Amino acid sequence: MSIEKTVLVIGGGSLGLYIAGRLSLAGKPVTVAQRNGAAAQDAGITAEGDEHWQAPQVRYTPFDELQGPFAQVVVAVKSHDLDELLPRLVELGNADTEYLFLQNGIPWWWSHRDGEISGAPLLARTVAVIVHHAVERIAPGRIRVRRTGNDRYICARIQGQPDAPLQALVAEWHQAGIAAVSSADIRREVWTKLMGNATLNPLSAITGATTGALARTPHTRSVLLAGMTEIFRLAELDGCTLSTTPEVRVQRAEEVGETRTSMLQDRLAGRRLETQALLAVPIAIAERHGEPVPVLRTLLGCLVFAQADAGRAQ
Ligand SMILES: NC(=O)C1=CN([C@@H]2O[C@H](COP(=O)(O)OP(=O)(O)OC[C@H]3O[C@@H](n4cnc5c(N)ncnc54)[C@H](OP(=O)(O)O)[C@@H]3O)[C@@H](O)[C@H]2O)C=CC1
Ligand SMILES: CC(C)(CO)C(=O)C(=O)O
Repeated sequence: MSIEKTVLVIGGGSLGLYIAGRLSLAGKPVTVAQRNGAAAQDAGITAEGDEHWQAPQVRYTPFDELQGPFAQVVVAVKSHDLDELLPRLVELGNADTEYLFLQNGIPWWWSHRDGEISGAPLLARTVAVIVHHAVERIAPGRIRVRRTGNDRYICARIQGQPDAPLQALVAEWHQAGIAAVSSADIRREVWTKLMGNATLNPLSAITGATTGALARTPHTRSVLLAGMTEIFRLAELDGCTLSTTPEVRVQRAEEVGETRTSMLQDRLAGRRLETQALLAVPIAIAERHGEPVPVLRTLLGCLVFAQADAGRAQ
């Protein structure tokens, strides 16, 4: 097996397993990096729910035993796990390696458009993937996949237009059954996705309700709409008038139905909640603009207590 062609997926959680499994089934050699010290895992990934497949060829390797360079490095960890990971990514690739980041929320590179933090090789080949898809890891190597008809993995360069290597990557993922598309406007995609994640994720983690139930129930629907309107306004202040309005976004959440957001999954499992990228950073951006965001603040305030609860469950 040529190591240069191997796809490395860092993070064997919900999305990492989905991408690893799909690319492996399409014939790509795939390695999933495990946290150092995690229990050794058998090969393979099984999907259930709206998709049924088994990808027996996927291999798991502890992070410290990885030997690059890899052709693609798919970073599928929560945003709060990036700090320790970012400085170690360059050593896993070469000048042609594509680094793909799947995180929800305001991304780590948002205010580093000049590429000063992690070195030119990484930033030149950085792909932001905005994921509109619901996947849940239900056991090690096992995921439940939901299909909505509007699932998309929107791939964009963090600097510049989609280039030939990005288009090739999108085509490769698409052929593997991943609903990849390219975009030339990453900031717009981030804000559009954040409308849902800054509202649905916290409200679901606080209440335990699915996205469909939150959107259907009049009181929670109005909280969602108010929070989405705050994000819509922040996008405008950043120069993006979004074509998806809060009304359309909340309607989509209702249609998607009984999905447990990644933050609700984390709360139920007693894991750390992704509050920084989804709420605290947008609130800081609002403060810089002098823009009041009372709904986002309330959600963050409630999550602090939910997080303390999750800590007790660990
Ligand atoms: N799940 C979904 O449907 C969607 C998720 N997203 C976003 O995608 C991102 C990933 O989410 P998701 O897949 O749900 O997350 P998960 O928590 O399911 O998976 C993340 C995995 O990364 C592992 N991990 C963390 N740090 C390291 C490391 N240094 N080395 C190796 N493995 C590591 C974690 O291990 P451990 O368990 O030990 O912590 C965990 O298994 C998030 O930003 C989320 O908001 C976006 C759209 C949909
Ligand atoms: C709500 C959902 C599934 C939308 O894609 C999501 O992004 C998440 O669970 O974090």
